[in-house]
Amino acid sequence: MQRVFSVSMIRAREATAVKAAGPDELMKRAARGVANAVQDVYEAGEVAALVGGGDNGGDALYAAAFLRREGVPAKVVLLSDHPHERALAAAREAGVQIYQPALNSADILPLLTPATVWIDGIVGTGAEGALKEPLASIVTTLENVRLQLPARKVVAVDVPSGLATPDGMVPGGALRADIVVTMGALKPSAVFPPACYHQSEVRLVDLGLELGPHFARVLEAADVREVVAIPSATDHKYSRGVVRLAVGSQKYPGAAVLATLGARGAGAGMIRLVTDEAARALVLAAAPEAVTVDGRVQAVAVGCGLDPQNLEDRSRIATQIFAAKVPLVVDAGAISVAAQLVHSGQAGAQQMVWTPHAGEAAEALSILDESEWTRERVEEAPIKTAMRLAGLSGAVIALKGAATLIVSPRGHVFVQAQAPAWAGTAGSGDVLAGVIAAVLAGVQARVEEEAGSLDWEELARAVAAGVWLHGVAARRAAGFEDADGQAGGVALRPGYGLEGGRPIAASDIARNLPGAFGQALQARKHSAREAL
Ligand SMILES: NC(=O)C1=CN([C@@H]2O[C@H](COP(=O)(O)OP(=O)(O)OC[C@H]3O[C@@H](n4cnc5c(N)ncnc54)[C@H](O)[C@@H]3O)[C@@H](O)[C@H]2O)[C@@H](O)CC1
Ligand SMILES: [K+]
Repeated sequence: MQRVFSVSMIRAREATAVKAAGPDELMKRAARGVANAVQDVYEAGEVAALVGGGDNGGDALYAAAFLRREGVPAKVVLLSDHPHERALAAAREAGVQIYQPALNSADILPLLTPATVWIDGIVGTGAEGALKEPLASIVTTLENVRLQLPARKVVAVDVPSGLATPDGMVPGGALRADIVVTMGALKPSAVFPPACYHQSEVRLVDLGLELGPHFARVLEAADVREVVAIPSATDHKYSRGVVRLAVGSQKYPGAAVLATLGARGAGAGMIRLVTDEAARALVLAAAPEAVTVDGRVQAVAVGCGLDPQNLEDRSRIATQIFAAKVPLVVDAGAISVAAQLVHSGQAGAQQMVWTPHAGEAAEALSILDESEWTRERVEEAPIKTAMRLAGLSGAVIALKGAATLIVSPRGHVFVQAQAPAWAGTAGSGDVLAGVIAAVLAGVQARVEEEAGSLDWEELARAVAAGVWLHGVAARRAAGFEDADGQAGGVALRPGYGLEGGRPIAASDIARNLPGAFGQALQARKHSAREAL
C-alpha cells in the first residue's frame, strides 16, 4: 500500500526532521535520489540543472555536485539570484559549471538545448499556486522545446515545478517529467489528475518522516490479495459470492456479455443474469456458466447497456435500485436515474457504488447540485468533484479515468492507475462494472457468514481492488506482463506513463482477469517467502 499525504503535513514533518538531522543532511539524501534517477536515464552528453531560489534548488545543486564527481558533465543554470548558498558552494567545489543567465527564454534556451537530461529544481512544495512570471513563461517555453526533442529526459526534484497543489489541480504551465523523485512521502500531485498526468514515474526518497493521517491510498498487489475471495475446501458457489447483473438491452446486447465476462473473470461464484431476450442468447453463447434464474445474491450491478431514455430500461434500473439489499454497482445510464432517485429522496438506504466517467459525473452533479456541471469542470479538479459527488449521493464514487479515484461518503480515498491508455476502449467500463460486482459479492458473502455488515472503508477498498484487477488485466492484455506498476523499488509507474504496448479490446481485458487475479495472489507468496 502506498500512502499519499497533504503537502502541508509533509512540509511540517520535514521541518521537524531537518532540525533533528542537522544542516543539509536530508537535502543530500534527497539529492542522492535525484542523482540516481539521472544516472538511470543518462546515456551521453551533458546534464543541466535548473535551479530556483529555495531548497528545491538546493536539492538540484547537491545532485549536480554528486553527478559531476561521478564523471557526468553536469552544469547549473541559476533561475534565482538567491540560490541555496551551501549547496551552490558544494556544486562549485565539485567542478560544476555555474551559469546565471538573464531571466528570459532567449538567454536560457541556448544553455539548455545541448543538454540530454534536465533536472527541474525550480520550485517544489514552497511555491503556492501557479508559477509567477518570468518563471511561468520560461517553463512554458521549455515544455514546448521538450515536446520537440522527445529524446531529452526530465528528472523533477520533488514535484514538477508549479504542481505542488493540495488536490492535483494544474494552475498554470508545467514541465512534464519522465521521473519525479519525491521526498519524504507521495504528494497529491503524484497521484491525482490532472497533475499526475505530467509525470511518467514517481520515485520516493525515504527521509524517515513521522507522518500523521494520510489523504489517500494506492492499493498494491498484496493489498488486493487481502480483499478478494479465495475459495477454501468448504466453499461452494453460494459462499464465494453470487452476482446479479441487470445489464444489456436489445439496443446494446454486447454490454451484457462484457459485464458477465468481467464478473466471471474476477472469480464470482455464480452470475445471475437479468436481461433482454436477445442479450440473453448472446451471453449464454459467450458464458454458458451464467444463470438466468433470479434468486439470492450478494452484490448487484445495474446499468451497462441500459438506456435511461427507454421507459422499459428505466423501470428495470429503478427496480434494482429499490430492491437492492446488498452492495449495488450503478454504472453508465443507471447513474443519472440513481441521481434523480437520490435527489427526490427515494433511494440511498443501501450501499451503492457509482462508476461514472467525467461526463456521467457532470450529469449526476447537475441533478444533485442544482448547478451546471460540465465534463471540463469535472476534469479540472477530479478529486474535489468525486468528494462532492460522494457527499451528495451517499454512494462510493469510482470516478473513472487514466487514474481512477475511489471516494466513500465518509472521506476514504483510493486512487488506482494500473491500466495503460489502451484500456480506454468501448466496453471497458462494462467489464469493470462486472469485476467490481464480483469482488463486492465475495466480500459481502464473507461478512454475511460472520453475520456482520460491510463498512464504508471496506466497501471503498473492495472497489479499489476491482479497479486494480481491471487495470492489471488491461496491462497484461496490452503486453506489459511483468508488473502492476508498483514493484521493483519503484514507487509508482502508472499505466498512463507507459510507452509501447499494443491495442486491446474490452474482451481482451476480461480474458486477462484470471491472470491479474493470479498476480495478486503471487504477490503475497513472494512477501511470505521473503519473510522466512
Ligand atoms: N530543507 C531540506 O533539508 C529539505 C528540503 N526539501 C526540498 O525543499 C523543497 C521546499 O523548499 P522551499 O520551502 O525552500 O521552497 P521551494 O524551493 O519549493 O520554493 C521556494 C522558492 O520558490 C519561489 N517561489 C515561491 N512561490 C513561487 C511562485 N508561485 N512562482 C515562482 N516562484 C515561487 C520562492 O521565491 C523561492 O525562491 C521541497 O520541495 C524539497 O525539494 C527536501 O529535499 C527535504 C529536505
Ligand atoms: K521541482
